[in-house]
Amino acid sequence: MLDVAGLNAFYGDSHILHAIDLAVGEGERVAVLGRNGAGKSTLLKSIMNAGPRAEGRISFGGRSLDRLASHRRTRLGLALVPEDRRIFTHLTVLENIAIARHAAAGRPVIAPEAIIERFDMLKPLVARHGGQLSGGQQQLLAVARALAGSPRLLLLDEPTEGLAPIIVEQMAHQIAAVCAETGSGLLLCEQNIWFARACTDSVTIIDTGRVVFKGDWASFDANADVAKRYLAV
Ligand SMILES: Nc1ncnc2c1ncn2[C@@H]1O[C@H](COP(=O)(O)OP(=O)(O)OP(=O)(O)O)[C@@H](O)[C@H]1O
Repeated sequence: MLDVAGLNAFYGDSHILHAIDLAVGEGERVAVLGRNGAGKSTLLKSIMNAGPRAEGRISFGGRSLDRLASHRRTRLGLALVPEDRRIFTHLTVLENIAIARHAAAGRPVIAPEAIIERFDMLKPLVARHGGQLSGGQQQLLAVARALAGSPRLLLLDEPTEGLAPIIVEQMAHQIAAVCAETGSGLLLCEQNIWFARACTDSVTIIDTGRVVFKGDWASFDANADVAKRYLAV
């Protein structure tokens, strides 16, 4: 479904990503791990054409994305939840989720009430404004809103950063369940290995903008030196 081949990405003169190859099949869930500054956010932004200058081939559903604008990538079924969440602070939780139908641009969406049902922690908060939520609640809302647009591929940028362990645990179960139910694929950039493992089937590690490991979680476990060398463990 998503095919990234020979991707190089730049901020000005800084060469951040080097010849990245990455594929995510229909409904597949893949984690990208890497230290601070490894290039995880740059990878997701390059896939969305949302910041860095990218060179290389990115195709989605067999179609080359070339210079396609970010909002048109969203219409094809790619949905990015960036690190800064971008919740509408003056809209309620329910209204924030209802906005997803605009991004979907005609593709079927999940009703806001049905999404709320799947995210227990949001249930008591439906009428609250986005700006009144805690960081963890905002993050859950951002993920729920993206899933309400029934993306073909959800791109999540470090959703667990700064969240309490109980929220991280619930988020993992709920993301995995909704993706399995809707068939949505997942490309998850993370530093929290527990969370990444709970949500995905395979893992790619990047270090200074280069892929240094690819495999399923069993092969990740069998290569303990990889985690030691490239991750902050
Ligand atoms: N807007 C920008 N302009 C210039 N350089 C940038 C910009 N954004 C990121 N970088 C640089 O690109 C490199 C990769 O950053 P990126 O944010 O992709 O890493 P990351 O793996 O997502 O890290 P983190 O976990 O800290 O978010 C870093 O060296 C960073 O300083």
